[in-house]
Amino acid sequence: MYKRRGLLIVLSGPSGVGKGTVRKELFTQPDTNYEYSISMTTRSPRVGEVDGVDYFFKTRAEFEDLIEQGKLLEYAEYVGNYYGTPIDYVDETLDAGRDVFLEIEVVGAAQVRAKAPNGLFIFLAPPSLLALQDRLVGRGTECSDVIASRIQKAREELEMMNLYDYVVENDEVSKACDKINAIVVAEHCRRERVEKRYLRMLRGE
Ligand SMILES: Nc1ncnc2c1ncn2[C@@H]1O[C@H](COP(=O)(O)OP(=O)(O)OP(=O)(O)O)[C@@H](O)[C@H]1O
Ligand SMILES: Nc1nc2c(ncn2[C@@H]2O[C@H](COP(=O)(O)O)[C@@H](O)[C@H]2O)c(=O)[nH]1
Repeated sequence: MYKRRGLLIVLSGPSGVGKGTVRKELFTQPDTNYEYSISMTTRSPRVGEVDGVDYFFKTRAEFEDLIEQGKLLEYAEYVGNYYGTPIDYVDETLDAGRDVFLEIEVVGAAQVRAKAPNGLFIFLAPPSLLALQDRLVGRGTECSDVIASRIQKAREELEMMNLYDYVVENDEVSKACDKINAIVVAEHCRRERVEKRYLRMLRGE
């Protein structure tokens, strides 16, 4: 019997654009139906971050073991730290028919695209580089050197936005959430139509 797999939704974009803010807002909405994949990182926890909630915090040796063992769907080294997505959680959740939401940078997103071209790839863009810098400074979680490195990375990352299925500008969080919800609903409708046609074909109709 045919069982529908969940949809893999990848939200990417530069650090500070608001991916986490938008994702948390999406997850408070009653009609959304995603599971968030918690990433692994070798970065130190920020004040208030909790292991197993915000990230699974790992040493470099532990992370490199996970890479060796093939336990990551994707990973990247970003401004001096590793970040990666545990593959088992994603596979099991998709197999159970649930949608999975990844919030990752662009190098990792490209790896996911290569392995799971059926995913839905959304790039969250800032209104401007200046707004991005203001958001990173305003968040107050990184020192000025790290902010400068992240802004430098952002210049490269913004050049990759045309590789995505959709680009959503995060000018206002609620508007960005509405657009992402609309994209996900439209993608589900498209997939349902394709599946129905495929099932009719299998039945020889
Ligand atoms: N639409 C918006 N307008 C103004 N400020 C915003 C908006 N969205 C997010 N912010 C603020 O920008 C800062 C960065 O947001 P957030 O931490 O969600 O970014 P991020 O893309 O998840 O960053 P990272 O990739 O580093 O985890 C936060 O202080 C957040 O409150
Ligand atoms: N390739 C991956 N990138 C990830 C993952 N989890 C988070 N990230 C991205 O890393 C940067 C920095 O994050 P921060 O928490 O230190 O600000 C940011 O763009 C995140 O989206 C992951 O599993 N894989």
